[in-house]
Order: sequence, then C-alpha cells, then structure tokens
Amino acid sequence: MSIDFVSWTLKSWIVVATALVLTITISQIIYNAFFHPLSKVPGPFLCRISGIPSWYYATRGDRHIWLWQLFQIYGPKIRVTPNTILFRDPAAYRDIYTQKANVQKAAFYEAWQKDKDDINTFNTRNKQAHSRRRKMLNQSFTEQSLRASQPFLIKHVDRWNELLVAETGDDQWSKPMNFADVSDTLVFDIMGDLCFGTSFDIKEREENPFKTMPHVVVQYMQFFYPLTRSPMLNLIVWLKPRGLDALFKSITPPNIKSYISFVEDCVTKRLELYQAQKEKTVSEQRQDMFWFLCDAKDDAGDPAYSEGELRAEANMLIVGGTDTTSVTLAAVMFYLTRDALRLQKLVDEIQSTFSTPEHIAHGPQLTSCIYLRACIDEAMRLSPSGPSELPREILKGGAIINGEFYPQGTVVGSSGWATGHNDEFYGDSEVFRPERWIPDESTGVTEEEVNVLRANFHPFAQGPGSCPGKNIAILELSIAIARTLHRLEVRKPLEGDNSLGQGIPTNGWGMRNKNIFQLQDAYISVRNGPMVQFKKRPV
Ligand code: HEM
Repeated sequence: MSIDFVSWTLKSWIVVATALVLTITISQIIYNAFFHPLSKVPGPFLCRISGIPSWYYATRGDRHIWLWQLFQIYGPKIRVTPNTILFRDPAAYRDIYTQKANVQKAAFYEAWQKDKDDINTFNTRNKQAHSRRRKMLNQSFTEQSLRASQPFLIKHVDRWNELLVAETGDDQWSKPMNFADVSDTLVFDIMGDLCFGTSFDIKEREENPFKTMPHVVVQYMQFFYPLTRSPMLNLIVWLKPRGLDALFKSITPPNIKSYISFVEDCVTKRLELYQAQKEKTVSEQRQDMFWFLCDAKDDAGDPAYSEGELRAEANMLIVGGTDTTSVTLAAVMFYLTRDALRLQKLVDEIQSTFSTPEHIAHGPQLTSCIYLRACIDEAMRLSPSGPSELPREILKGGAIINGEFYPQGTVVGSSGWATGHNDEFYGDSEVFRPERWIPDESTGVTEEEVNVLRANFHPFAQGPGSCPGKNIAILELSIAIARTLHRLEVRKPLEGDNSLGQGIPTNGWGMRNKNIFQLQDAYISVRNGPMVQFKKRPV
C-alpha cells in the first residue's frame, strides 16, 4: 500500500515537472516570438524562439554562409537568436563598434578563457578593465616595436622563400603544394620568434614535434567555437569556474596539452633571458614583442604585467597574430593565381619599385605600392580572417543603432563575410577587383567612391576592441608577398586537382563560386588550399 503511494507520488511529480517544463518552454517561445522587445526584427521563426539554429551552424563551420543567406532573405537587419541582432550596414557598424558605443564584449569572449588565471586583453569584457589592459598592450604596438620586429619578419620570409624552391632546378616549377599549410609555417615561425623568443622552425624540412601546431590551434578553436555560440552560453560561463574548466582540462586531447606546456616552457625561458639581459643596453637586448610586453608600464610607472599575465598576453598574441595573417596570405595567393593579368600588374609594381627583393622593407617605398595594398584589402574583403560577427553586448541604458533603440543585454554585431559579399553595396561583390580600392581616372574609380567603400570595410575591426596588430600584420603581409613575387613566379598547377579551397557547384547556396576562396568558420577562418607551384625568376 505504502509502495503504491510512493510510486503514485513519483508519477505525479514527473507529470507535474514535465507540465511545468513544457509550460515554461512554451511561454518562453511565445514571449520570444511575439512579446520580446526584439520581436519585430525579421528572422526565421526558429531563430526568434531559440539559439539552437545559430549553434547548429557553428558546429558545422558554415555559420557565416548561413548569416549571409539570412541577410539575402530578410534584409540588412536580422534576428539570429532571441537575443542577437546582426546588421549589414555601415552606419550600424559605427553605432556598435566605435569608442562611444554603449556596449562591451559579449559573454562569447569570456568563454574563451582557459581558466580563471587566463585573463588577457582579448577576453576581458568589462569596458573599463579592457580599456586599462588595452592601454598597456598598446605600448607593445608602437612605431618603435614595428621597426624592431622587421629583422625577425625578413629573416623568416627570406628563409621561407629559399625553402619554397629548395628542391627545384633553376628553370623548373616546384611540386604542387597546399599553400594554406605553407603559409602557416611562415606565420607561426614569425610569431613564435616575436612572442616567445623561439622560432618553432616548422617551415624547416627536418621533422619537429611542432609541425602539427597550426593544426592543433585549429582543432582547439573548432572544439570550443560551438560552445561559445551555444544557447547555453551564459550557463557555460557560470559553470566554468565551478568545475567546467577542470572538466575541459581533463578531456583536453594530448596534442593540445603538449602545445600548452611547450608554450609555457618557451615563456619561462624567454622571461629568464629578459632578466639576464636587463643589465645590458637596450640595443643589446632581444627586442621582440615579448620584450615590449615586459617593458610596458602601468599608470603608476610599475611593470604592467605579472608573470601570469605575461603568459596570458603572449598566448593571446600567438593566436591573434597567426591564423589571421595566414588566411590573408593564402587568400591573396588564391585570387592572384587565378588572375594572370592582375598577378602581372602586381609583379610589375613591385619590380619597378624595388631593384632587388632585399630592398623591400618598411618605409615610403613599400607604402607607395598601392596595388599591393589593394590586393591585400580585396583578399580580406572576400575571405575575411573572422567570417562571423564579433559580438558586443548593450550596456545599461540601451543603445541607438541605425536610429532604433535596443535594450540592455541585447547582443549586436556585424558579420565580416556577409558585409564583404554584399552585392547591393559592391555591385560585383563576387569579383576579385583590387582596382576598386584605388582612385584612378583610367578605371573611372573616384576618391568619393573609395571613401564610401572604406567606411564599410573593417577587416581589423574598429573602436576599443580593434586589432592592435594591424600595422605589423600589413607589414608582414607586404614583405612576404612582395619579396616572394620579386624572387619567384607562382601559378596554379596545370595538372591534377588544383581546385582546393574554391567553391564547388554542387555545394549549398553561397558556397558554389569557384572563384571565391571558401572558409570554415571557427571564429578564426579555417582554410584549405590553394594548390600552388613556385619557380625561381631568372636573375
Ligand atoms: C591580417 C591579419 C589580422 C587581422 C585581419 C586581424 C583582425 C583582428 C580583428 C577583427 C580583431 C577584433 C576581434 C574581436 O573583437 O573579436 C582583432 C583583435 C586582436 N588582434 Fe588582430 N588581426 C590580424 C593580425 C594580428 C596580429 C599580427 C596581431 C599581433 C601581433 C594581432 C593581435 C590582436 C589582438 C591582441 C587583438 C585583441 C584586441 C582587444 O581585444 O583589444 N592581430 N584582430
């Protein structure tokens, strides 16, 4: 009898609990769809009631294409989760990302924190705290640090050029290579040298455990990215210091663990070297980016960073500075190897500006290579290094975006891929046309037109969270492209499968164009290809 009573009670509880969950869920759905302050913003019904579609596309890696499709269907403003509104409009971009915008980085950024000690400029959300950190970080990104970085850049680019044709006779083409891998080797070696004082030497022929490092970083990003776009993000962020971080640590794959401990060792050694060289004159010390971090001061004139913070900032720099630069380099090569006339135009500019590759360096001559810069910009427009939105959360008091009010807590942003592939804005958005960035009577492009384009083009973002590494990235890309093309011819292989990286006609809507370098979204842009070959130019 008592057993019956207990089981009856249990059944009743299950029924009551199920009814309660259903009622809450249905009420939430009805509220999100019809009564939520954002309910009037257009978007698919499923996105208006739940964050699951956004998370689903993040797990697939084509979230940026999905967002582009939504803009095509719903217009310049879309609701992609109950609480997230994205815009494809220059004025909205200014309202969201500039200094005076009443926003801070969204919870997305906190989710990237490895553990409670892993606090750096990138993952700091609080507006004032981020601004303090950014002020200290900016001391590592001055004209002086740019000039100090140049010898490291040149050393690696020159060695990389040698290796591209190391096994090739003077008038022979190298064997076909996947340029996504090849460009990774260059940028990782450069950033290792700049941030940790050690070149990883992954571009060298000899076997080396760090050769897999670029892939490990991509795996790490692909593993965590769906979590950062998850409908449970707030819960995940809350659970992180309450056991979730420890759980993630325990299930971290061994190759990622060995990468983390390698980086720890490098920073320890680099710190020892910094201390050991302190008595020397500044010019005798190793002036890499780590040196500038160590040398940075806070407002009181004391060292800006503790040892733990130095580790976190150095780690951030290697992720921030590698994939971004590498995808741009690969995109430039993709578009140029499919466009012989524009490739030749660029080679002519470089060779007429510099008599030898060794003269290519930071300065007015390099800045005068406007076609080179236009090729880089056009590649970043078509294949951006961050294809989805950089989410910002509206603070107390709300914000006006494009003349409309949005309440506190709304997450807003603008997607790089959808903006760059906006035909209404560019007219021929799917065409690689560097000329669009250069005012010139012969092409009919006016200064006003270029100004309008520039106001809608933010590959390095804008405002408080914009990229501090912009100048070094542009210098690195310019030196790498210019020295390589001065020395070497490049082409798409004539035989075999040379389609790697391009769109495929049988793919989904937005991924079919074979003239567009396709990417996968993992917050960073994951890429494969293009296949290329190099040949030494006759001296
Ligand atoms: C073509 C190359 C690059 C591109 C397109 C690029 C783009 C960007 C973008 C769009 C952001 C904003 C990210 C966000 O808010 O979520 C960013 C932030 C950042 N970038 Fe870059 N970046 C490049 C290279 C570099 C390099 C070479 C470094 C360092 C040496 C670097 C360091 C950083 C850092 C530290 C941040 C975080 C800034 C903050 O939160 O205040 N980037 N970058």
